[in-house]
Amino acid sequence: MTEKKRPLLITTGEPAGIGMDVVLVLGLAAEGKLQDFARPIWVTADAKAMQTRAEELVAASVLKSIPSWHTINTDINADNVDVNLVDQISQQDIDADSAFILLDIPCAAPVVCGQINIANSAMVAQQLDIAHKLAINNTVAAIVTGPLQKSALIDAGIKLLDGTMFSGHTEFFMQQSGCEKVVMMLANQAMKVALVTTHLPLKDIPAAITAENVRQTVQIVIDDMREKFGLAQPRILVCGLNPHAGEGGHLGSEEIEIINPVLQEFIDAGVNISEAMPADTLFTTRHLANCDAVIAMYHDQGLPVLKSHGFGDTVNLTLGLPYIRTSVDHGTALDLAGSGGASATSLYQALNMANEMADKSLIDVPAV
Ligand SMILES: NC(=O)c1ccc[n+]([C@@H]2O[C@H](COP(=O)([O-])OP(=O)(O)OC[C@H]3O[C@@H](n4cnc5c(N)ncnc54)[C@H](O)[C@@H]3O)[C@@H](O)[C@H]2O)c1
Ligand SMILES: N[C@H](C(=O)O)[C@H](O)COP(=O)(O)O
Repeated sequence: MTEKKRPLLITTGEPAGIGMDVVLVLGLAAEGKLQDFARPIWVTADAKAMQTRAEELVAASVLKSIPSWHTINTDINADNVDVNLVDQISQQDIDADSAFILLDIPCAAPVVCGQINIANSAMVAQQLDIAHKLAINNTVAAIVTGPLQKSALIDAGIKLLDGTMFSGHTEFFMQQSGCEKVVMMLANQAMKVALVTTHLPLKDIPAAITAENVRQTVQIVIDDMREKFGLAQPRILVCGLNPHAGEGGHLGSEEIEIINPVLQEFIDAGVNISEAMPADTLFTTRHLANCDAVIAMYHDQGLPVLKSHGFGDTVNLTLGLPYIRTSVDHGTALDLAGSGGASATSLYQALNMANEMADKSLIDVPAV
């Protein structure tokens, strides 16, 4: 057995979107970007659709040639899918020039760029399922997810493990891993923003801002800033929920009744964390210059600010999971699939972050 580091697994997500495009752009041997990581790269996709997409990108003059990859048939339903795959892959004579190993998960219906077909949603969910199985058993060092169209999975009736509506990778991997709580964080050169709540309608957010949710979020951020980013004493700023952090209770009481009492527990324990701050004040240069991570109460309080400082150059990661999961910062970009207009920078950053975290991880034992 060759002593190689464990693979990074990329899920390409929605086949009608740009997930395959960005893998192909990084995979082209002439650029060799996937070889930067000194790890095998495994990719989940429909093999026929990947070939067609590569041909489309050559026709669009984005790729000079088709990158080489090695296809493995994947029996996603096998209980020991991880062992089967490792066996299959180690028995193959894989060309050293292969940019990646493609784990073939066939689509039910033909793939048309930019056109969602919910007949293919099960295949998207299968990619997540196999990614979880391979990560939880330490077969792969990390999962790096490409974009999926949440509405396509919902419209196809795909549910999370607890029977609720599919809402995102974050919730999917949390439930599959049996975690009570994980935290969505997006990170770029300008800032790191973690969220107390993720994919919820705005009207449901106040009820989700409980003391326990805030406490668990802060603890996970502290733990993962230490473990994954090597910051022993992270400096954390926390947004209030209401305008002006409630203006002393005149514009909402969650800060006084729920958020600040929890933050005070951490302050008393010596953690470098603020009380609830007005979000518009927190997201100014002076405050951001003195902070390692921001905790925002909800998706569109934190993410628009962060993405305005580096959309396309940002990584989405899940804190608190038993394995490493990073992701691109963008969606399916249906308008760009097959056109060559999709930037692969965020995928590269997501791979880079996953690779660095895996290199630091104590469980990164040599495998296949
Ligand atoms: N990681 C994920 O799975 C993820 C992340 C965000 C959004 N989504 C999903 O994607 C779908 C579409 O969402 P949206 O339209 O709001 O966002 P989007 O990111 O797909 O598109 C927003 C705009 O940015 C452009 N764009 C996106 N990625 C690009 C890239 N790599 N290079 C160049 N331009 C790019 C698009 O062409 C579009 O104009 C939704 O279903 C949403 O839930 C998924
Ligand atoms: N909020 C995420 C983002 O802007 O990147 C996006 O919805 C994806 O979420 P998941 O990683 O949970 O699918």
